[in-house]
Amino acid sequence: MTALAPQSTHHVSKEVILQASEVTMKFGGLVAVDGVNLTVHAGEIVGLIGPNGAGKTTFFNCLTGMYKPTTGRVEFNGAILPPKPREVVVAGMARTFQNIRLFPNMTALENVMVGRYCRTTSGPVTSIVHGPKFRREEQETRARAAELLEYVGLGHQGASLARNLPYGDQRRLEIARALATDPKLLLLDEPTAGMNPQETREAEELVFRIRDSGLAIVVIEHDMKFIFNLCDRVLCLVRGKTLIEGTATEVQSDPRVIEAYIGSPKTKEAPDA
Ligand SMILES: Nc1ncnc2c1ncn2[C@@H]1O[C@H](COP(=O)(O)OP(=O)(O)OP(=O)(O)O)[C@@H](O)[C@H]1O
Repeated sequence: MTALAPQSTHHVSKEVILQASEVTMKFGGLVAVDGVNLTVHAGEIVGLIGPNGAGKTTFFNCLTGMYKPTTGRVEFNGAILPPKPREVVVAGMARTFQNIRLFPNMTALENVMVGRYCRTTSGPVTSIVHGPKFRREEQETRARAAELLEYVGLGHQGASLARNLPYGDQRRLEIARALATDPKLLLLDEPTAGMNPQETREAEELVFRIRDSGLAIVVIEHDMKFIFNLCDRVLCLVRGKTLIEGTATEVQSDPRVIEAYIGSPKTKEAPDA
């Protein structure tokens, strides 16, 4: 059995998962995000690009409820999320981080199990000190975590400490942990940063499989080839504002996007004209 069963061949549904309307985020006098709109549907991969300092991470943090926008609103499944990480996860939104945030001294399996605890009635401590119901739940959590490790290609690494895993595997492990929360929307912050070309291709294949299981995905990435291969739609921010939003083909061929990237030191590969 696969951890996330493919639903059908790819089609973007009309179901709106995430709706950001006129989102503005100010830090003192600095307008980091300026009136940005974004709609994400179930089964859709949306890319968020822009040169350094464009406001991508700030906008991401507004989407995940980490920041309350100065003005504008973000609705997830039709509701405004409280700025509480656990409630955001329980509502069905999961994310990975630009800088990997695993528990380095826990095994790969344990890291994924931690992600699962938001869906169980017992926490990691109570499941140890309590009786059979909790132990059964613990077994189910362990089985589900093992299944997800298999799904992301880490089935053989369950007993390895997270800190001993190669970099690309740590990124996969973060995704497995995020999937353990049963999200409807997965937000990936630079998922291929530091990966070699082979790992990047594998990451792409994994994201497609996750999308095919019905999840919506929003991804920030500086690797343009990765973004334009992967995404149904791309939003390009420049100095906090939307420069263009469109299909990968439309955005890729827009001369303003190419211009915005020229001289950006973190760009791995300039988009083809
Ligand atoms: N907490 C903060 N306080 C003050 N200014 C901030 C804060 N976070 C971000 N900024 C500023 O907001 C602007 C947008 O930053 P942000 O990190 O969102 O851009 P980015 O597109 O994610 O950049 P990068 O690609 O380099 O990660 C920058 O000018 C940044 O210095």
